Amino acid sequence: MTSWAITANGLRKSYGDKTVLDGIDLAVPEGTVFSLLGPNGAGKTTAVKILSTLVSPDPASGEIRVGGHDLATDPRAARAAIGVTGQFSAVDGLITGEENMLLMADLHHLSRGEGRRVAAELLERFDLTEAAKKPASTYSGGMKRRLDIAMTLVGDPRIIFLDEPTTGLDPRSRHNMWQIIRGLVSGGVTVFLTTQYLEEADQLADQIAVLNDGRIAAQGTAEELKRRIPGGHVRLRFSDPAAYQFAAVTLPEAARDDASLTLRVPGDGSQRALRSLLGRLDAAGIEADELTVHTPDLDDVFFALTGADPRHGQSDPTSQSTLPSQSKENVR
Ligand SMILES: Nc1ncnc2c1ncn2[C@@H]1O[C@H](COP(=O)(O)OP(=O)(O)OP(=O)(O)O)[C@@H](O)[C@H]1O
Repeated sequence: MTSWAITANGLRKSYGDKTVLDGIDLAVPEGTVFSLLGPNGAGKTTAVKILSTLVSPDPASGEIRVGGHDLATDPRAARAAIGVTGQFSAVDGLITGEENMLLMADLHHLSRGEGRRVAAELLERFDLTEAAKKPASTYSGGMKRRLDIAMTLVGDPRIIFLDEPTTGLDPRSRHNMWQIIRGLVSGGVTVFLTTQYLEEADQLADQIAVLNDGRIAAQGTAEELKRRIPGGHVRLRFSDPAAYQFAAVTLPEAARDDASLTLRVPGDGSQRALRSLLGRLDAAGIEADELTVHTPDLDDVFFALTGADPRHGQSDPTSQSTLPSQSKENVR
């Protein structure tokens, strides 16, 4: 039986006459990464704030449970099970990294000795030991995020909300953060991750929900979402014009490119579709010089579902990752 870290039924939130969340359902199994993906202003942070008890949902919402606790009746117990790091970090720049950690230890009522031990351990784990005695204001963006997560872990939460944890980070820091998140999950923690970055959700999430206009436009694994939208195909390239012609006749559904002797056979990129195509080629004795499987990437999915083309209108000029990610081309 699945144990759920988070469940929400009909989650609603309006500000004045603006509906931000229009009845969304969420179910996040323990020990997994769930990614809420959406364009700017879609309501991701609002969802995190509600689930982490910082903001009340509208009364018309259904039951919301976090860490097994009903938010309406036992928000305190839910709060004890979670850690939250937001887009606006809790790090105090005027004091050192170590002092920030010790402050968190105090907030969690750890003894002095225990607080020091936990702080040292986490600073080490997040590669901040060397910088521990320096004011946090001198840290790079990546270091501040790492400190922020380390501070969240002082209370040993089983569920962590990471609200756009890599926004504004350079690619190296972003990859470091991904490693940290994977490490948390392998330790059994559940991660609820919001991101605008398709590649991030693709890399980390077991389940992705695409939020658009206050509703979940689609949900599934990255692969399931990619398979749902058109654009998948197999490309067959030939060097022999006669073989190309024969293949074109054998596969009438294929789009032809006579100049490059290439056929594009539409398909969903699934193993079954590929097996069927290979069977047809084998039966006809056709041997392509090159066979390439193209599955749509999350950029395609996002565009199809939200109408917002992530290739345009980047919200974060320091980031590259909403630019088109490489199509998944598997050359065999
Ligand atoms: N306290 C508030 N009062 C009024 N409107 C709000 C409030 N908080 C959020 N909103 C509005 O709700 C909408 C969703 O905001 P939210 O911050 O949840 O979006 P988001 O998906 O996290 O966006 P981003 O990626 O830009 O952080 C926005 O239109 C925002 O202006």
